[in-house]
Amino acid sequence: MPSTLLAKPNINYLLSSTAMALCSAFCPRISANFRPKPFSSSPSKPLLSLSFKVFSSQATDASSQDKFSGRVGFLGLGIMGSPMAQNLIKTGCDVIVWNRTKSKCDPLISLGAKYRSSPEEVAANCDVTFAMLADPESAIDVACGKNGAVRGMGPGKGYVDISTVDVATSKLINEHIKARGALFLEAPVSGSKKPAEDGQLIFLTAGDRSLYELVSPLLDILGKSRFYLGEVGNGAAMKLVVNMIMGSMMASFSEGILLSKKVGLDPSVLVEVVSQGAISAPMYSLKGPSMVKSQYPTAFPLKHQQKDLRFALGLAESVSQSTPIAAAANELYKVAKSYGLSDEDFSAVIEALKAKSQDTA
Ligand SMILES: NC(=O)C1=CN([C@@H]2O[C@H](COP(=O)(O)OP(=O)(O)OC[C@H]3O[C@@H](n4cnc5c(N)ncnc54)[C@H](OP(=O)(O)O)[C@@H]3O)[C@@H](O)[C@H]2O)C=CC1
Ligand SMILES: O=CC(=O)O
Repeated sequence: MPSTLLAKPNINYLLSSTAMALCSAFCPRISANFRPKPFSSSPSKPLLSLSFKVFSSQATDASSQDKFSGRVGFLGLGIMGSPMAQNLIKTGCDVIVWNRTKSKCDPLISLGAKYRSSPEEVAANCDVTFAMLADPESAIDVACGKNGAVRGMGPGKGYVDISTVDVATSKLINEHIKARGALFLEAPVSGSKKPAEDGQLIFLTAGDRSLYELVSPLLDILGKSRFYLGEVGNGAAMKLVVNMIMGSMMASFSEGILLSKKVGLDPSVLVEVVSQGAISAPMYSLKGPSMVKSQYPTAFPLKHQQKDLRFALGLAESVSQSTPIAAAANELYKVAKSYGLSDEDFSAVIEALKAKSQDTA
């Protein structure tokens, strides 16, 4: 099945009365509170054609939309989950939250969210439940473990796992959800803490198409675009490939910063030069200045980047694809982890190279 890209500007500029009505079914207060977000580009013909896709995918699914009363569960309130849940609440959605560390629920409760004491209870009381968890172990435990979300699932409900996990984990959770007669969508996101706060994530979804269409109004609150990629596993695989590239890019950038310094150049100037050329990337402009100062405020924890590289390498091995650059980058993140940098931002991988240079000096 061909992938489908649906871009956000359409929603914001061209939200039709039909789409508004469908959004309202999920988030009763959207109609009253909805304020289109500003976009730098003005609507043009290509956007108009994309926007038609958004509206038609929502409009064709009006019947299944009716099955949902609009209560949204959110499991996992870490760096990503908290701002995402917050955006749903602020847009007027009726949200029930749960997090292993209960204190992280408190700011959301004060914004209007309800709380339940287990994933099972959240799922039992919600029509759609999102999960944003650290890794495969936590994603499986929260979904399939004791008092897990699966136990609260049933026909007419949907489970949307937005954690970054490997393909096998996503398929396993899908099987457990399906066994309860519910729908499953994997929807890992590309974009970090700031895009999560700004509702500018990119969703890489796969699984039940009807659930995808049903939750699209919610994805459009949380993100700027969404891809539907077909069978469960394709979303996870896409996310791992993207993060494999990202992890290698960051490792290479780190080498460049350190080399420039060692040969007597100003690494801040390197960051500026890179930002103006063909290899410019928002990631380099965002992280470069703090990396030069050896500061790594955590947006994407290094341990998660290493996890993603590990699973990307497994994916590559499963199809005998050679990935020597990613393998080398993965080793560097492992070294960084061994230096206690797991919870720093992934840009702290540069410290592994510094330590290496010192060791061999
Ligand atoms: N940060 C980023 O830039 C991005 C992250 N991602 C992915 O999103 C996911 C979440 O990332 P992020 O929010 O940064 O991670 P955090 O480490 O900030 O949050 C992880 C969440 O998982 C929960 N958790 C961890 N272990 C368990 C467990 N055994 N049982 C129950 N809950 C558990 C944590 O609960 P507790 O609070 O109790 O520790 C917390 O809610 C990861 O898969 C990551 O790879 C994707 C895109 C960007
Ligand atoms: O997974 C991390 C991201 O920035 O995307």
